[in-house]
This record gives sequence, structure tokens and C-alpha cells, in this order.
Amino acid sequence: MTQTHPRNPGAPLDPSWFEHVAVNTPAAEARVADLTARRGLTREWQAAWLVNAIRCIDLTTLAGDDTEARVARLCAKARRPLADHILEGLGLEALTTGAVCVYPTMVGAAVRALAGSGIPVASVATGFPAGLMPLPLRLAEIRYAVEEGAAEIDIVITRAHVLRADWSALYDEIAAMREASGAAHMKAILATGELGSLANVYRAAMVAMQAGADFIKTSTGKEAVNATLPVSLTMVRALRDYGARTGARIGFKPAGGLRTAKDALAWQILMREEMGRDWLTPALFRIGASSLLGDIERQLEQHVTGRFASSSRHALA
Ligand SMILES: O=C[C@H](O)COP(=O)(O)O
Repeated sequence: MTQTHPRNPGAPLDPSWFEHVAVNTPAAEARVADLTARRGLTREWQAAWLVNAIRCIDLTTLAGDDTEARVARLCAKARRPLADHILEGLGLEALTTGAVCVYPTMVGAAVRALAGSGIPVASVATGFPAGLMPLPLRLAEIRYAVEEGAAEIDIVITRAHVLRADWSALYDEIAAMREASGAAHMKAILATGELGSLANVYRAAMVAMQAGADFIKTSTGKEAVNATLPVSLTMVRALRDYGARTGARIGFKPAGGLRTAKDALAWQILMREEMGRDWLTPALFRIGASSLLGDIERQLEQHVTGRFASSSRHALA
């Protein structure tokens, strides 16, 4: 996300924007089935869209055994996501991922490894993934990540506030997180697999945007159910409705379980059909993923060379 992209100024909490919204699950499922079934892409377009997906990836490592060395390897991949012969075959001179996403204690290592690249470092914070820490500690964690050099902060919300329909508690905590983020852009992870219903997903998304989230993000990657297309459609409709009311352009980040080039295409088709092409840029669309790039690279290698690389040449990272 470029730092020139306007921030979301937020809006006062107004439950009338979302309280009575009903989301029909079969209708959402039918809409995404229609989107993914009928909107085929030619081979050339597929390659272009896979390249665009790379530009939009928040290349992520969020594992208990992360080390500075692993983060440095990930950053090298973010700087050079495709092998030279693939890049050349595509006629591209330069390509990087949208960001690198890590835990707060890894931010410094990522900032050093990405120096001069222009690639922002995103940090999860606020007691990721469950968020069940006292609020002052969650806010201190945001400030720590920002001081370490994170330009983007991925916060998690308190799911219980949604499950209890305590919208003012949810609004207040997200607004405090937005303030603690300072100049860093803030993505609000809704952990949609734990919110109980699509209507709750819509409501939580709307509260997050009213509280000033610059992006809304589906999942941490640690819930039992992570990003799905019906959930994503619901969130995208919420950000479209928020934009219609306020004029603000909010970003969307599906994350968790996106592993294949086919996934990368399906989510971009959703964005194009629901929001238009304007949203297919890193300023307004990110894909959070730890293991998607490998499959995209394999598909692009096949596009360029006419064959898949033998598994003995696949990266192990
Ligand atoms: O925010 C990004 C997610 O943690 C990535 O989830 P993943 O490991 O399933 O790709």
C-alpha cells in the first residue's frame, strides 16, 4: 500500500448502518459459484493476473519457530519473487511482493533485509492470533512494532465483542488501535471463521471501518476456517457500502489457506466483478499468504517455458 493512498478517516459508530443487515448464505454461495464458474480468463490474461497477484501478496511467515535467518530468506524472495528466466520470459524488469508480514520481534530483521527495496514491512500485533490480552498490552505491542519500523499493522479483533453484539466495545478497541498505529496503515483481521454468521462478518467489517481501519482482512491463518469466497464477498459488499456512504476507499485482504494460483485468480475475479479494476492494486488489495507464491511461480514457469520445472528444482523455503 503506497503511503500516498488516503487513510480511512473513520466515522462515528452508527449501528443503523449494519444492525439490521441480513446476509443470505445460499445467495452468497450462488454468487461466488457464478463468479468462479463463468468468468474464465485466456492464457495470456491468466499470466498477467498471476503477476498482479504477486504484486499484491503480503508474503508471510508467522510460525513459532521463525528466526531472523528465515525472515531474511523470505525478504530475499519478496525482492525477487520469480527466477530471472521467468521474469525475462514475461518481459518484466522488476517485480516485488506487496509487503512482508511477520511477528513484531521479527520486524527489525525484515526492515534491515528490505532496506532500499521500497517493500513495506507489515507486523501482526494485538496478541495475534487470539487477541486475548489486556488492551494496554495490545496497544503497547502496536507501538513496539511501529518503532521497529513496521509501516503496516495487522490487528486482530476481540471476537467476543461481535458474538455479544457489543458494538461500542468493538469500535472503541479498534479506534484505540488505529490511534496507536500512528502513521502505519492498519488492517483489521476479523477472524471470520469465529464470528458465527455472515451477518456478523458484515457487522464486524462495518464497525472496523467506522473505527478507521484502512483494510479489512479475513483471517489470521490460525482459525479452523480461514478465508472463503462467501465470507470475502460479504466483506467486499460491506466495504462497498461503507464507500458509498463515506467516499472512503478501503482495502481488502483475504488471508489464511490461500495456496494455489487458482485461489489467486478466484479472489481477483471477485474483486474485479464486485469493485472494479481499481481495486486490483496493492494499495487496495492484498493476499496474505505463506505458501501461495510457489504455485504461482510454477504456473508462470510453465507459461514461459511450456513445461513445469522438475521437483528437484523447486525451492525448499
Ligand atoms: O496473514 C496471513 C496468514 O497468516 C497466512 O496464512 P497461511 O499461512 O494459511 O497462508
